[in-house]
Amino acid sequence: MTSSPAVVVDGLRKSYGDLVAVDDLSFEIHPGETFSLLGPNGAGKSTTIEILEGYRRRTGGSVSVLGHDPGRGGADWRARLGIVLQDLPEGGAYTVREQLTQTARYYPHPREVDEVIAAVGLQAKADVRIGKLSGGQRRRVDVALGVVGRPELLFLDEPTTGFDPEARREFWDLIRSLASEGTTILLTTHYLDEAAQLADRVGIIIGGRLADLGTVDAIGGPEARTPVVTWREHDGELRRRSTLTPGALVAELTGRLGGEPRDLSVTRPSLEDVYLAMVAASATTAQPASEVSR
Ligand SMILES: Nc1ncnc2c1ncn2[C@@H]1O[C@H](COP(=O)(O)OP(=O)(O)OP(=O)(O)O)[C@@H](O)[C@H]1O
Repeated sequence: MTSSPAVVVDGLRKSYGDLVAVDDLSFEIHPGETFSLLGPNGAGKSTTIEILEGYRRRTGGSVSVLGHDPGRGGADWRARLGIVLQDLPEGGAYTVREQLTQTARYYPHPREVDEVIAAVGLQAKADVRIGKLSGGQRRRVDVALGVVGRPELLFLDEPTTGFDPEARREFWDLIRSLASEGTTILLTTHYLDEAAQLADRVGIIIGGRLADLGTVDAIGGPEARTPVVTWREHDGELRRRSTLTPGALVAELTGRLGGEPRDLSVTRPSLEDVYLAMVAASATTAQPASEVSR
């Protein structure tokens, strides 16, 4: 990659008093990439994202966002960012269109307000006061406010919490279209399928530390992604076996069982399977975040 990274995090550390929330975290996000930070509650994702947005001070390490230290970024730098926080203040008194029109004025090259309203599926609510919307609809307004300024870098902290399944699919389409226009995106989510659908690369944080980093397909390493064949034996027992040659195993089963094996499935462990195994393994070996670096 020849262009400089959109985000560089190098040895980032953040303590809240005695608690080390982020510990020696390093990763880069390339321009145009969709990068997802995953991790259990309290892992340090929001702390990291808020440091990158310039809303929190770091305790140590270095950070560069679009070539600037977020602790010193000015208004021009901030106008290049789109931010969807976990909890946004309620803009209850304004309608969806009024709020978006006002926000768009802060940016030099905003998107068309009605185009954004359509992209988040709020056409029918454009003239309704935000305070009268449902939780999921308000979250769509948050996302609309994050993208109306046509950001180069978009921060999405758990953006689809409270969305119904259809709204989540529509949101994914929106994010894909932003990514295809070249927007760099940093996404945190507890929905592993969302990360698998949207992210080019994933970083997994556990206890404030980076546990793994890689493309969605590579996270966990080849062993963790070994296909699993499940079938029912003659005696009725359900069996499962991990194998790098599932086709050969299925052929052998078909011969030995005298036809189509009952309840046959061949699956490759998903990002969610690998992530859950990683979190479970760390729970049995790791210390709490506050003690990691002592
Ligand atoms: N302002 C604060 N003061 C003290 N401790 C804090 C503060 N903010 C976060 N923490 C602690 O830092 C740790 C990391 O929190 P953070 O919100 O970054 O986690 P997260 O990965 O975003 O979690 P979640 O998935 O629940 O949003 C937690 O133990 C949390 O209690």
